[in-house]
Amino acid sequence: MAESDYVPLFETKQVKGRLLFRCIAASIFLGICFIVMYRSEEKLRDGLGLDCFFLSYGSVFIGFSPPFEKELPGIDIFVCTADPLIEPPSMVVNTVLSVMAYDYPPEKLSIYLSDDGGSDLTFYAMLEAANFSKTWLPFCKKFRVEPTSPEAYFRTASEALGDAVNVKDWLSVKKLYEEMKMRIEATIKLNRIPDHIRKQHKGFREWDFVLSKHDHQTILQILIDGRDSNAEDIEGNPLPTLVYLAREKRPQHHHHFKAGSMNALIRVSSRISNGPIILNVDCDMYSNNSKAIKYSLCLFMDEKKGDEIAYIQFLQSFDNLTKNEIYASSFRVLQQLELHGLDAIGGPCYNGSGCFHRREALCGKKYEKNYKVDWKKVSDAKADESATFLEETCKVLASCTFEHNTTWGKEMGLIYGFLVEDIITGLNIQCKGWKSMYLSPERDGFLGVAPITLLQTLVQHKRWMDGHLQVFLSRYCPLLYGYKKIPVKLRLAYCPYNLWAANCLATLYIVVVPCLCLLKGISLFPKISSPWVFPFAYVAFVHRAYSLNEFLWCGGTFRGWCNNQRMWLFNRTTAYFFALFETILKLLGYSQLNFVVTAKVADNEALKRYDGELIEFGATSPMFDILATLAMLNLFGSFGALKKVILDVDEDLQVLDKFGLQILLCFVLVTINLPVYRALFFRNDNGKMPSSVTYKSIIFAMLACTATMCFAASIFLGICFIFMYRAMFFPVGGKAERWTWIGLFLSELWFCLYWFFTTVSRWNSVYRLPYIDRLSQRFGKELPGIDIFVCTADPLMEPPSMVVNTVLSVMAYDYPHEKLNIYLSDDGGSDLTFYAMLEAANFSKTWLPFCKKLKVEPTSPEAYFRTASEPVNAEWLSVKVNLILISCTHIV
Ligand SMILES: O=c1ccn([C@@H]2O[C@H](COP(=O)(O)OP(=O)(O)O[C@H]3O[C@H](CO)[C@@H](O)[C@H](O)[C@H]3O)[C@@H](O)[C@H]2O)c(=O)[nH]1
Ligand SMILES: [Mn+2]
Repeated sequence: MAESDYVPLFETKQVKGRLLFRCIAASIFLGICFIVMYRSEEKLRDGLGLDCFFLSYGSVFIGFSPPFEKELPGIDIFVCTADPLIEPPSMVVNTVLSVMAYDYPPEKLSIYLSDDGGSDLTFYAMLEAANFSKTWLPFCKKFRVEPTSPEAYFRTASEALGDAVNVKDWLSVKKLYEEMKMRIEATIKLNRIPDHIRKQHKGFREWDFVLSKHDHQTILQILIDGRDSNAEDIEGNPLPTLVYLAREKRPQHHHHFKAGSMNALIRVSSRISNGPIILNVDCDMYSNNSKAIKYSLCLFMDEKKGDEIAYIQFLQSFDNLTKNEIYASSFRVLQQLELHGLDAIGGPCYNGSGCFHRREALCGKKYEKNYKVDWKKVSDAKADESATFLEETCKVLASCTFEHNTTWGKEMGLIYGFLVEDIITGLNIQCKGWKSMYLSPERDGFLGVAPITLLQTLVQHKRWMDGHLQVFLSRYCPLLYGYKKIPVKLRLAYCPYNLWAANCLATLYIVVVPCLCLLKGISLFPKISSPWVFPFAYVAFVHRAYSLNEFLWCGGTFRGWCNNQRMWLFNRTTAYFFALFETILKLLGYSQLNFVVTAKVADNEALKRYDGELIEFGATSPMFDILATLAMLNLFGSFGALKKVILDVDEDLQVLDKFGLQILLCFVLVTINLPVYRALFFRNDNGKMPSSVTYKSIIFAMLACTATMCFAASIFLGICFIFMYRAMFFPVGGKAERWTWIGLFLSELWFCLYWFFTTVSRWNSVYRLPYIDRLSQRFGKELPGIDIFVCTADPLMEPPSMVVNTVLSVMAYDYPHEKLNIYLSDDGGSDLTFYAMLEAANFSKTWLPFCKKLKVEPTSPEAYFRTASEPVNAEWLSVKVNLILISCTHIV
């Protein structure tokens, strides 16, 4: 092709404001340098959890010119579902219908549903969808429906305009949809397929062999065969192919969650339609822009830059967000800024949903320099066997054992063994030389369902963070694995995501320690009056102000940003913390991979509270225990601070100066936690904190506070709770049990009383400090005489050499010797002892001056010479020899 013929199908533009961002980042960096300087000077360390961030923005805008219709490639669309209870089939149907209605030749579209729930309810819903599509697709075309999910469309669209015929048409389709939805929901309520429906399709017979969700054969049904000329909508246009697949599941075979189901779909679809482009959506993420396929083809089919692209990730949005997004589920900044930044330095990651893949790349092909696709050739590769034949022959591709001894899950398809199969697969593809791109058309490409309760959100985050950290600690760690394969910048840019979970430690430290130190009176930050306070204040303020600005810039609200900050705290202190532990346990082999599917439903009351932006705490979970305890801790810390400040009025506001930043931090945390206090103490609805959490949080927080301030008091508090437990759970049942309980109670009571007595001697311990200098200064000559009594009884058991040492030691007191009188009482009446005393009397003449001269301590010769170091001089030696002589005589 001549250079001049080249008409680019897309254009890349730079995002504005990059210079401003760089300036702000540089100034924050400077601030951080000062903080580090302060810390190293003060020899204080704390875990100030400042996100280090480096962003670079890039953006893609599309100059759209339609490619040639006939050359358009086939597109295989994969929808994954896993559980009909938390992913309602009526929702799945909407997603499927929305992607069937893409503005694209229907004969080139094949939609595959993977049902990991293996549920006939979902299968039935798909049959309904297949049927309704015959009306829905022409309707979409006629009224230019957008979005093409009937539920979403009818929820927002007002009645059709135009003539009476149109209005009638419009209303009848709406009615048809509502009837279908009612039928589907009725069967869900019934929780089984009624017999008359069962007879309508051969596929239901498969469920005669299904033992359970985890134990069944492959079920593959081609619901609409797009090649069949009878597959027509009500206006005689062809329909897209629609396939239902529940891959084989057996308890003894690991199914690898979503990655496993995607790989089964890749193989099955390769036999049936083999579209060179694969679109993957989660079952809750409907198509919101019917042009999305064409948009992505503009990139894939660009003659210069298209061939190196492996996947095109669309921005993910959610259609159930409230105005201020209480659970911060929009990922506004990540979606609208960070991913564009990644796009500029090598490509966005694959985010699991709303992503178009090049089949070859997804199947493990390495990018080669002169790789070129001939779209004419690949555009028609469909099988020509009959549907029934395909159903039978393709089953084996989705069996448990098919992947044994193959590279599926390692080199081919989605990669196994990670909770973020999407991220790791995307990274792996990038490392094979492919590029990826990011698209965010003005009208969102896809809309998903964000979690509706706090616990759902935390559990989802836990899975992601767990998965990311797992990637970082595996051989796929982008820093190493990407070496020489992807740009350094991209490798670095992966890290903040991979290390999200590791944020928990620094955050917990910042939330707990300054507050406890405040109670204890330890200052951790520079005084308000010191210039060092400036970098701290600057970094904290500018960093947050910038974040707020960014959030608003991405279309969020101020309260939304505040909620974001709260979720930042909640996630880091709970979900990330658990994720960190789980990852470590997994590394050590104590825990197994578990993909907890996010629920897409909640009961009506909870939904109402969600719409009213009231945080849902109504569940028991260790995560809530932590949240509530931390909130209480900060509350106590603030009370303690208030008390200090109030008592401090006459001391020139010393406390405020010394603890200003710490108090501020504590108050900020209390403000963030306001909804927690409300849920703990003031709410009456089902979304309030369970009372068990309330009690626990108060106990834990008090224990932590008292333990910091006073250790014994915390044990006392602990004991009180032990007794409370004994009293509250006193067994009402059998006599024997009751007596055992009482016995146990008495034993505990005994130990506690005993412990209490041991504390008596410790409560008010004191020590005395005599001033000897003052004594001699004042009394010099008036010092009293001291009589020293030494008692011995038996020369055999109390060797005279020992007695001699005692006597010599007291003779040598640093006291006027003329005022000292030593008396030895010998109850053994032994002449041996008497002899030893004579020796002592003699030796003392040498010993006492020796002691004075060398400041001997202790003054017992035996003890002194045992420990004292080398002889100081000859005199020393002679004294020692003399001493040895005494003991020798005794032995004789
Ligand atoms: O054994 C399983 C588990 C899940 N799914 C499907 O995987 C999708 C994602 O599950 P969901 O619970 O909604 O997870 P999210 O946290 O919302 O998903 C994001 O993060 C996941 C990785 O953690 C990716 O798999 C998803 O594509 C991505 O949208 C859903 O369609 C499920 O039906 C399966 O098909 N089989
Ligand atoms: Mn989801």
